[in-house]
Amino acid sequence: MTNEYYDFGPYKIHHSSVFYITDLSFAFVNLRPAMPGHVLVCPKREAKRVADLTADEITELWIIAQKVGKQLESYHKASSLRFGIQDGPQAGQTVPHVHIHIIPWPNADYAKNDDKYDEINENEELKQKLALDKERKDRSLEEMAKEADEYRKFVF
Ligand SMILES: Nc1ncnc2c1ncn2[C@@H]1O[C@H](COP(=O)(O)OP(=O)(O)OP(=O)(O)OC[C@H]2O[C@@H](n3cnc4c(N)ncnc43)[C@H](O)[C@@H]2O)[C@@H](O)[C@H]1O
Repeated sequence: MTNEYYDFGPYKIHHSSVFYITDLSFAFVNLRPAMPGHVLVCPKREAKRVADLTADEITELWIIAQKVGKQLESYHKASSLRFGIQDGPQAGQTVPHVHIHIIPWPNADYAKNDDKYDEINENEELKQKLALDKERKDRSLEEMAKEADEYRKFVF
């Protein structure tokens, strides 16, 4: 980690994408968000698996996830949150550096539904809203910086 970049596995996260920093962790916007507001929280130390984290690191990570999640849910006018960790490649982890996904989930009608992906796929209007059919492309540094600037105004 330098002042300009934060390490996220093999990637360098530019400081303009980072919107919240503590002693042991940082929160940053996603290169390819699955939905609006999909962000990541990560320990500063490059630990690959949850089991590699110290008690202090895991405590701080979840405290930040709680805080960021609450504020992003409100900002994105969402009604639920999804917190996720893919812990190891067989569980879908593509970046070998522990991170919590935080995804604001927008529709209360779907909160209790276990088959929500299927329902969303059948609901054209909601699908458009969540942009599920849109290809997830890498965003520009400028677009990510703009999103992080917004979050810095209220995440503290
Ligand atoms: N240079 C960079 N700067 C910023 N972000 C960067 C990056 N390089 C990679 N990422 C970002 O790092 C994450 C790696 O996640 P990962 O190692 O856990 O593996 P991925 O399979 O890449 O993760 P995702 O598909 O982004 O997300 C997985 C989680 O989101 C949920 N999810 C995925 N698609 C969803 C959808 N359409 N709706 C709701 N939830 C969804 C899943 O349930 C799961 O919990 C990705 O979000 C990637 O965009």
